[in-house]
Amino acid sequence: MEKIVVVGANHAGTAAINTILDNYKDKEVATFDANSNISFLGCGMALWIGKQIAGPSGLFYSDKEKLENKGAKVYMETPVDSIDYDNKVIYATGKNGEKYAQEYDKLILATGSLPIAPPIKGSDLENVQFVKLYQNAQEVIDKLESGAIKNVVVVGAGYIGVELAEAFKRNGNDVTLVDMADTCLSGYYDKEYTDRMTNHLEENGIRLAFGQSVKEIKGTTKVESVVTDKEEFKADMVVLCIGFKPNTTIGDGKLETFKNGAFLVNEKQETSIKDVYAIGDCATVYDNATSDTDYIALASNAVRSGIIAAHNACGTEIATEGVQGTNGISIFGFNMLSTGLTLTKAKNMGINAEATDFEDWQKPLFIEHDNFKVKLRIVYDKDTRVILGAQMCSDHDISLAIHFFSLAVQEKLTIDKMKLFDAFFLPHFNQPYNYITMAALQAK
Ligand SMILES: Cc1cc2nc3c(=O)[nH]c(=O)nc-3n(C[C@H](O)[C@H](O)[C@H](O)COP(=O)(O)OP(=O)(O)OC[C@H]3O[C@@H](n4cnc5c(N)ncnc54)[C@H](O)[C@@H]3O)c2cc1C
Ligand SMILES: NC(=O)c1ccc[n+]([C@@H]2O[C@H](COP(=O)([O-])OP(=O)(O)OC[C@H]3O[C@@H](n4cnc5c(N)ncnc54)[C@H](O)[C@@H]3O)[C@@H](O)[C@H]2O)c1
Repeated sequence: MEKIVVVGANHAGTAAINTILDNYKDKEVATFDANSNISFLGCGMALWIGKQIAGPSGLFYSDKEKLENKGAKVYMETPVDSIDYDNKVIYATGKNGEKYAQEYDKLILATGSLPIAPPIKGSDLENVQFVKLYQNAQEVIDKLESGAIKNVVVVGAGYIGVELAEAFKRNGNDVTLVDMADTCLSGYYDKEYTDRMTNHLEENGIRLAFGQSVKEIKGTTKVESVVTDKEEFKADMVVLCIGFKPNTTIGDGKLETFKNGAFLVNEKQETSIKDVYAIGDCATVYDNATSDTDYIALASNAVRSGIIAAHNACGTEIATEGVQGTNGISIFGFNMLSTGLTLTKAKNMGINAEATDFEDWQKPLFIEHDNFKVKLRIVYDKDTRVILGAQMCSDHDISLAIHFFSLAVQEKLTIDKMKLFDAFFLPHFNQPYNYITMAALQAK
C-alpha cells in the first residue's frame, strides 16, 4: 500500500489526513505531531479569555482517537527531527525518547507557523506571553484566574491583538494596545475603517498606544512595565502578537522557499522536491488580488490547502483557486470584513487603483426593527476595471456578503459587471437600491 506521511496534524494536517482517509481506502497514513493536541481553534482563545464561551472543550474538532478510528497511525508529542528527502524517510523522537524512522511514498508538510518573537529586552520575563497553542491560552487563563493580573499590555494591534484586547477588557483587566503602525488592523483595512475600529476600541475602554515602538519590557523576575519610544505602561502581563512566521526548519535548506522562509508551492501544493507537498501556514499561497505568490496565515487557507494536497498526493489532480486573504473580525459587537487589496496597498504596489464607497441602511427605512447601517468599499483597478478588494463594516452580521466579493476578486470580475447584476429585493432583507449596486454604480 502507498504510504503517505503527514508532518504536523493541526488544521492543515488534519484536513489532509481526513481527505485521504475519507476518499482513498488504498492509502496508509501516518502522522507525527510535536504537540499533545490536535485542531485547537486559536480564534476561540479570545472568546474563552473574555468568558464569552463556557470553556475550551468545544474548540477542538478532532483528536488522535478520531483519526485513528478512521485508520491513521498517529504519533503525538513526537516531533520530526529530520527528513532524508533522497531516501524518503522521516526521523522522529517520541516523548520518552523512542526513535522512529518512517518511510514514505508521499510526504505532506504541515508544520504551520510560529509567533514572531521581537528582539526586545525583557521578553524573557515571567508573564510575557505568546498566544498560539492551546497550552499558551491555558497558561494565560490560569494566570488571570490567580488574580495577580490587573494591567495587560498587548503588543501588536493586528487580528490577534485586537481580539485579545477585547477579551482582556471583558475579563475586567486594564488593557493597553500598542502598535508601531499609527492605527490597528492596518494590514487589512483602509484608514476610514481602521479609524472606526480605533474609536470603537477607545469607547470600550481600551487604552491605545499606536505609532509607538516597544523599546524594553521592564521587571525583576516578573514583568512590571512596557517602555515604548513615547510612554511607559504598567503591566502585570504582556502579550506579544506581532505576526506569524512559517515554521520550516524541517526543510533543512533543501526545499525552495519564499522570501519569508515559507515553502514555495505550486497550484497543487507541490514543493520543489517531487512527492513532497506543503500546506497551511508553512507554505505560500497564490494571491488572486496581486496575481502573485504570497504568505497569508489563516486557518481557512490551511484547511483548503490540506484538501488540495491530499487529493493530489492520492492521484486526483486538483489545483488551488488561489486566495485573497478574506477575513473578518467582531469586536464588542462591531463587525469588519475584508478581502483582497486595500486602496492603500494597491496604490503602494503602483496600481492605478480607485475605491467606490457607499453607506446605507440594510433594509428600507419603513422596516423599523432589526434594521442597521452597512458601510462598503470596493477597490478596483481604474485601467483594467478589475475588482481588487472590498471592505465592509456594520453593527450587524453582514459576513456572508464578503464571500461574494472574495469570489469577485478570485474571478477577476470588473466593477462594471457588478453595476447591474441581478440582485434580488425583499424588504425583510435589503433595499431595491441595495448598497452593493449603489457602490458599483458610483464607480468612476
Ligand atoms: C489566537 C489566534 C486566533 C486565530 N484566529 C483565526 C481566525 O479567526 N481565522 C483564521 O482563519 N485563522 C485564525 N488564526 C490563524 C490559524 O490558527 C492558523 O492559520 C492555523 O493554525 C494554521 O494551521 P496549520 O495547521 O497550517 O499550522 P499550525 O496551527 O501552526 O499547526 C502546525 C502543527 O505542526 C506541528 N509541528 C510543527 N513542527 C513539527 C515537527 N517538526 N514535527 C511534528 N510536528 C510539528 C505543530 O505541533 C502543530 O500542531 C488564529 C491564530 C491564533 C493564534
Ligand atoms: N479573525 C481572523 O481571521 C484572525 C484572528 C487572529 C489571527 N488571525 C491570523 O493569524 C495571523 C497572526 O495574527 P497577528 O495578529 O499576530 O498578526 P497580524 O499580521 O494580523 O498583525 C500584526 C500586528 O503587529 C504589528 N507589529 C509588527 N511588529 C511590531 C512591533 N515590533 N511592535 C509593535 N507592533 C508590531 C503590525 O503593525 C500589525 O498590526 C495573521 O495571519 C492573522 O490574519 C486571523
